[in-house]
Amino acid sequence: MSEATISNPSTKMAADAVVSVRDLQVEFPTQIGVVRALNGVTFDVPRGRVLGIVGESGSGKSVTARAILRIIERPGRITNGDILFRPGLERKGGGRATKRNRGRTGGAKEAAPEAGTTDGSDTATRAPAENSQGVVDLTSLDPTGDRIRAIRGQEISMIFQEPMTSLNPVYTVGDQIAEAILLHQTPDRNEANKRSVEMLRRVGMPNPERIAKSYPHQLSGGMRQRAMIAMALSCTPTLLIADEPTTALDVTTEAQILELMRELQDEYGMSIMFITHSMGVVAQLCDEVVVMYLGRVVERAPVDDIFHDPKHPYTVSLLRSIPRIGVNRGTPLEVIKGSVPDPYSVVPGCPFHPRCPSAMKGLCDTVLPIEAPVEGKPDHNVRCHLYPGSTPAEAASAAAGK
Ligand SMILES: Nc1ncnc2c1ncn2[C@@H]1O[C@H](COP(=O)(O)OP(=O)(O)OP(=O)(O)O)[C@@H](O)[C@H]1O
Repeated sequence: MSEATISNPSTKMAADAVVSVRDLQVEFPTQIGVVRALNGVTFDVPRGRVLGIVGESGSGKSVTARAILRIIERPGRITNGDILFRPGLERKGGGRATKRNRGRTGGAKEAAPEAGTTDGSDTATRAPAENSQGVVDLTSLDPTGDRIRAIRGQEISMIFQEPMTSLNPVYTVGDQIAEAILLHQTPDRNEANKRSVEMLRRVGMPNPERIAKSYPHQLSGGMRQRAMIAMALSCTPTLLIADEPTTALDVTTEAQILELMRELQDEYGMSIMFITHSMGVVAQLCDEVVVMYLGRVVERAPVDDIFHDPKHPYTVSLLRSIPRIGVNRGTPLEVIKGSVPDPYSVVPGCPFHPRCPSAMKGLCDTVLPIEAPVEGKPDHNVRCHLYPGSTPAEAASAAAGK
């Protein structure tokens, strides 16, 4: 990353975005080789909308989320790229650091001050993180420093598939939410307790006063998930990152939680980045979609385009693998041929070509496609040789305006 990039990051940030990820690369050096978890990921999280990140296991969804919060586990590190964040309105202080919430701020796992849990990106050599328009390059922050710790929980919260990752088993649910509120919103303990009960009511808890006095193990899975959402939202974050928060729940509870998130998103006007394997969840919740495969974005588009005019053969395969109303009950669901290659191997050409029904010999197996806008749809991008603009020569001529 150059200094020029940092000194004027807004030039690279989409106007309506809360976060712009640009050419992000993350590696995990291991004893048997380097895992290139992210290979140049670029997308925007639109302000006040829900972005779905979808892809099979190992595509890099969670690493992307953890990179934004700067909580990539060592020895993983960001090796290139920018994560530009434009915070919401200025917040009034008054909060304080408390013992219970250290490391558990607002549902986001705090980048631990302990050694070995945060990424080893070389932040010392990077230029200042914030420009005059208030855009912060999160990759430039010290992952254990005050600035990113203030952003986590207060500006960006994260909820996980397993609520116990965020909830502390030895404190009551009400105490934990109140602590998050004390940390960032008000120094008044009574007010924080009141707001904590109100938050539990807001996420649809029956008898919130009683739930506030319960310990996490006394709640069902769905209730714990609601409690975690209450904790994550207690500081009204600009961005909520949800990493498969409904995967472990039954379908009825999942539908209730998704509806709740949609309602709260509308009410608070926050942005949500929702990570999922499921196109069904994407259809229910998301406005825009990023499809990832093997550490790369292969398609991004508004949700209607993804469902009604998908371009990438991988997106098409993901859509064929979900149950559809109106399709014969006896018809088996399609599975995507083959499996994701092991993370240590580097596939030549398009990483999806060994599994792609439309792969073209001599092109897809040799040339890495470039992401390009779909003709006539400036907000729909695809990385595939079936479409114009995917080769370096075509990209160069498009850039030259030919
Ligand atoms: N701590 C780690 N050490 C080594 N490799 C890692 C580590 N964490 C993630 N990876 C690798 O990074 C790649 C992306 O992983 P990631 O967890 O982001 O995938 P994902 O799309 O979120 O998958 P899932 O849906 O299963 O959570 C994978 O190849 C994974 O093996």
